Amino acid sequence: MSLKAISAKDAASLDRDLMDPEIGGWSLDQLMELAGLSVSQAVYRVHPPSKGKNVLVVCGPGNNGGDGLVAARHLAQYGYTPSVYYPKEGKNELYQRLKKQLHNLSVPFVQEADFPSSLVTSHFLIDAIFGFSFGGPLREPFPSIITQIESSNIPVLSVDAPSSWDIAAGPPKSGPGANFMPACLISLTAPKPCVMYYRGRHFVGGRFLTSQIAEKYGINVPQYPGVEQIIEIGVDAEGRL
Ligand SMILES: NC(=O)C1=CN([C@@H]2O[C@H](COP(=O)(O)OP(=O)(O)OC[C@H]3O[C@@H](n4cnc5c(N)ncnc54)[C@H](O)[C@@H]3O)[C@@H](O)[C@H]2O)[C@@H](O)CC1
Ligand SMILES: [K+]
Repeated sequence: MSLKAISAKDAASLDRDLMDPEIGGWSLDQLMELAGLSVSQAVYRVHPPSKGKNVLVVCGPGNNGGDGLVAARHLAQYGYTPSVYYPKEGKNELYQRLKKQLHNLSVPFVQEADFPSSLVTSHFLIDAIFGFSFGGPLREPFPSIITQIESSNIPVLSVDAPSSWDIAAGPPKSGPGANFMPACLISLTAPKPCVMYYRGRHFVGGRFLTSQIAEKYGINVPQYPGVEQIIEIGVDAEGRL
């Protein structure tokens, strides 16, 4: 399947179009719900509960982290025992509501001191730290968090982009993230240019594009099978999708 990657700038513009009442008419809650649902389906595909139910969801301060909070809720409903590490909470009240929903399901929030041990006791990790708005060198407290994830043996699914990777230029040349190659990646709406450096299982999710918006951004919408919110795609040896 041939899928075009979209730049961080176009991804942000597409997001604005979707939420423009005159264009897409969506709310952020709706998009995040579908994004997080697709993340949870990708986890179920690659790591069903029979492989271990302890899923650690590491969430960043923006909407990528919000996708992680939504995914954690769905995983709890599927019978997993998710826990969430949310070291720098976002300010949007939507995140507080998503947190409340998780508290109501008794999903635990991991404290900083317990993060190293939860990396050992968890069977799978969702990297919902940064997505297409990541830029520049990692700021505290994330260098240590990325280093710990990178050096652990836990299988990782990254949401939209491997956190610490430049959205265009891929993994950093040195320091935290230089050796970060998650086992799985789910691109939301469309792959970002950094996927050309990615080697692993690659899914696309976020099943909400109309043909008008897809055409405006030159995106070919994948043929999602049946009721599924995800589709697995391949990357060839030259990094083409
Ligand atoms: N259209 C779509 O496909 C949708 C995308 N969503 C998600 O939204 C994401 C984009 O969300 P946002 O624009 O909120 O941004 P991100 O969640 O990618 O990150 C922004 C946050 O990261 C911080 N940050 C950026 N660079 C940093 C650095 N070097 N060190 C430390 N902190 C840094 C910023 O201060 C900000 O708080 C996407 O990647 C995707 O996961 C969904 O939630 C909604 C629909
Ligand atoms: K991520």
